Amino acid sequence: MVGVIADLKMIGLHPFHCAGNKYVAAAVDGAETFAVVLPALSGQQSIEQTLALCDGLMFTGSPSNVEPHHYSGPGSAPGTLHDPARDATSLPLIRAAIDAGVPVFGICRGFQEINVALGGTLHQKVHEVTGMLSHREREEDPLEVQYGPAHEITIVPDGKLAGWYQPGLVTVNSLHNQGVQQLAPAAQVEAIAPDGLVEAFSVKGARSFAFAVQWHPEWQFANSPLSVAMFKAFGDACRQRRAEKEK
Ligand SMILES: N[C@@H](CCC(=O)NCCCC(=O)O)C(=O)O
Repeated sequence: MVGVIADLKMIGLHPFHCAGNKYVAAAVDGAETFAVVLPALSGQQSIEQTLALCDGLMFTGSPSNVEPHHYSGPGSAPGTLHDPARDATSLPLIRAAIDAGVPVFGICRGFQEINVALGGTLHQKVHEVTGMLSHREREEDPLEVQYGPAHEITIVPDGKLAGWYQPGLVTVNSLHNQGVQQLAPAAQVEAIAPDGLVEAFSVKGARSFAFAVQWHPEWQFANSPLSVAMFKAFGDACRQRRAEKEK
């Protein structure tokens, strides 16, 4: 069973706990797990119970930004979308899950959350940093273009990702404004963009799968051998966790 973290977002006049279908579909069809959506209840639900019930956790992308006070960053630009309930739910859950050896997979915002949860910081607007590329999508483009190939990354040799897939160059999509500024001390670089931005990391010494990517492997994952390899590795780690609990 994989818990897919929800956003808390307003639909009309009411707040809803929402998770993107493509993340749930990738957990079910890509990782071959049983997915449940975890409400962003800001710790109201026990972390211990969550970790007892879930064999893995997926921290998904979201249009909202991690609030900068979580990493002592400068205030967000006016109008920036935040999701304090998701921050309050995800950040302590990430730390507890990694400590407990529960597999954790972070995607885009989830990648940024894990970096912050482990003591790293973020650029809020990578495209405004001298020497950095724009990693944003064009919102006026059709989805196929927004989630289409955007830039190369270099998968570092001898890392987890190189073992699941292969080292070297691969092209990924890119739909983010924020990015890693200071990488968390426990994070190990797994892939970088041409401008040096960290695009994937694993957690050093983690007891299980603890891996995050800045791009979107869930998008039409079956068409990408790299995505298939990552979701297989995540699903295998979740099954191993379940088997260990059932001993
Ligand atoms: N808001 C953060 C993270 C961006 C992100 O996760 N984008 C994807 C949103 C839609 C989806 O879930 O595919 C940033 O701008 O860096």
